[in-house]
Amino acid sequence: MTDPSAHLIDMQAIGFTPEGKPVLADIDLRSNARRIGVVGRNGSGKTTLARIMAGLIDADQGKVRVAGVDVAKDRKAALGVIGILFQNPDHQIIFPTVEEEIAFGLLQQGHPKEEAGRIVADTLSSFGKSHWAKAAIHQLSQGQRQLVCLMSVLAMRPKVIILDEPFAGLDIPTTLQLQRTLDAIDLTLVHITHDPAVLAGYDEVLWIDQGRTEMIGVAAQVLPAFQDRMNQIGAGDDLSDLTG
Ligand SMILES: Nc1ncnc2c1ncn2[C@@H]1O[C@H](COP(=O)(O)OP(=O)(O)OP(=O)(O)O)[C@@H](O)[C@H]1O
Repeated sequence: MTDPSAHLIDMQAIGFTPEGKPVLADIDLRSNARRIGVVGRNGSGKTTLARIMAGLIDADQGKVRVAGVDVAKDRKAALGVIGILFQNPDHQIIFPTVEEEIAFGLLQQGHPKEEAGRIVADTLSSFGKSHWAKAAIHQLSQGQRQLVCLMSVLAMRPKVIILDEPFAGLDIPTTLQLQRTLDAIDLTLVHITHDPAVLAGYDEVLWIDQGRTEMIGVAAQVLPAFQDRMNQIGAGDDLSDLTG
């Protein structure tokens, strides 16, 4: 990115309408903030937006660039600029051992095997987890598997990491440990969640509702507004509704 006015994350007028059903409409997210949150209720379109941002799905309308890369079109360059950590590590992991799993993305990026092996060893060592290299993934806890996914993403040296509800299903101590690890990461994080509490200390927040922008701005304004609305809805009974 040589243009000083460019945004690291540059999503403009994003629309996604599979089978004619509008899932996302007219979403803008242009930001150089280091800690970005995306909040919304279940089914509001957060995961779809995350997948579009990572280039895993091509939007039907709009433009997506991350660090200047058209992430849906240039998949190899995309691996070097943006990584995604999914809610369930078992949807991400495909190899039987930790070192094979971390090496996979590096090989996809074009690193020769020996170099990939060195980066895997360095990554594990930087987390104090060198002893995990040969560990069988199926013997790890869910929190440990989530950390393997995070190490796999970080090994690829992206500029942005998307976290899609990474604490779902984790107990409190594991969440706190993973949260601490994430807080220490010196990269841009885009954290997708329905829980405003996990975005304490974040810079900027996009609130989406039924696929549209409800509010975007500094976290200190958007999060209380989101919490108030959720409390209002919670006082009612839209759980009864069968539509949507
Ligand atoms: N390819 C698709 N075809 C049809 N519908 C889709 C498609 N992708 C997403 N949707 C629908 O769009 C809506 C938003 O889904 P999405 O998973 O993005 O929401 P979310 O905010 O992440 O929800 P949750 O918090 O429950 O995970 C859902 O109703 C989903 O079924």
